[in-house]
Amino acid sequence: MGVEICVEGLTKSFGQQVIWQDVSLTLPAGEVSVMLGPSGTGKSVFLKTLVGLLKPERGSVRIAGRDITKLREHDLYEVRKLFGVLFQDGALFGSMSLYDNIAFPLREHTRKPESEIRRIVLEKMDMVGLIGAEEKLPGEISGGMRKRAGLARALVLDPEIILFDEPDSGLDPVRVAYLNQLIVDLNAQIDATFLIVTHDIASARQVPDNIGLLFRRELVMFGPREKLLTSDEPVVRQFLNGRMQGPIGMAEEKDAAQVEQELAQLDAPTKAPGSQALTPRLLPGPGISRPPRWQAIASREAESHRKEVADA
Ligand SMILES: Nc1ncnc2c1ncn2[C@@H]1O[C@H](COP(=O)(O)OP(=O)(O)OP(=O)(O)O)[C@@H](O)[C@H]1O
Repeated sequence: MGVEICVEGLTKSFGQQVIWQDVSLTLPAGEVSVMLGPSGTGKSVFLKTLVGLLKPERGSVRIAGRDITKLREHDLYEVRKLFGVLFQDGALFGSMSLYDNIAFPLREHTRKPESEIRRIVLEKMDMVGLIGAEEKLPGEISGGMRKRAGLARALVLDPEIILFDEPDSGLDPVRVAYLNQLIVDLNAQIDATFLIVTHDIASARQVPDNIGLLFRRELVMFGPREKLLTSDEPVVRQFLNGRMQGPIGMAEEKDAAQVEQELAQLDAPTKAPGSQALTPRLLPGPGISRPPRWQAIASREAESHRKEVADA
């Protein structure tokens, strides 16, 4: 069913370098959340902290009633079984077939017989559209197929939470569209809690229920998709529109006067603040029923749209 992740006052540094501080957010159970932010703002560090691979200096990460920042290695091992992680390159073993790669966590962490392992591996390969590629080696397939194989492997232990680290990196726009559809379909089918780190704004606009943005060592905002897509917060607006004008500069930040001038120029000939278009949400494909929460989210978004039209 997916579990909630509740992060409070989280701070992570490496030596003198503060990566982010006082990050608080709740990833709602079964929902899809996206974490955005300029390069180097610590999105991957955030994912690793959620799984307990990195220890924060302060704060808590509560998962299924336990603060994982306080757990010893043995208990952490148990909590990690709730997670499936899709790493950027799929992190497959190059000398193993896709079948063996996907079977690996089952052989490592369970005592299931090979017949049961076969059933599960083929089921997950089917879910990600890889049936027929069982004997291929990772080096023999495309980047998109490697991502899907990584995803199948992340699914075999039936995780409650799936973390995706830039699932779309290195893929062409069509493959990204297919992958996004796969993510939405999977979420509807397995109802796990998803957190996706991405740089792809089109994906961030269409796929998630919630969006977060890290910048200047802080979580600028985290909330429902429609709230961020229609936000007037300058960092959020700049990032979600992929513009040069705004507080985010080439080397992270700009001075206040320059930002003010750029934003004034930007606003003048265009629409008023608050009148950002709410990109339609990507729906699960035919034959896949929508989880119950979709009704509540659809009415929330319709309300936001009505308000936007009334304010315009
Ligand atoms: N184990 C580590 N030891 C020291 N510094 C680290 C470690 N891991 C990450 N960092 C530093 O933390 C910062 C954030 O890195 P991270 O990879 O999380 O950024 P990111 O937002 O995911 O970037 P990108 O979007 O480019 O992938 C970087 O300055 C990086 O050098």
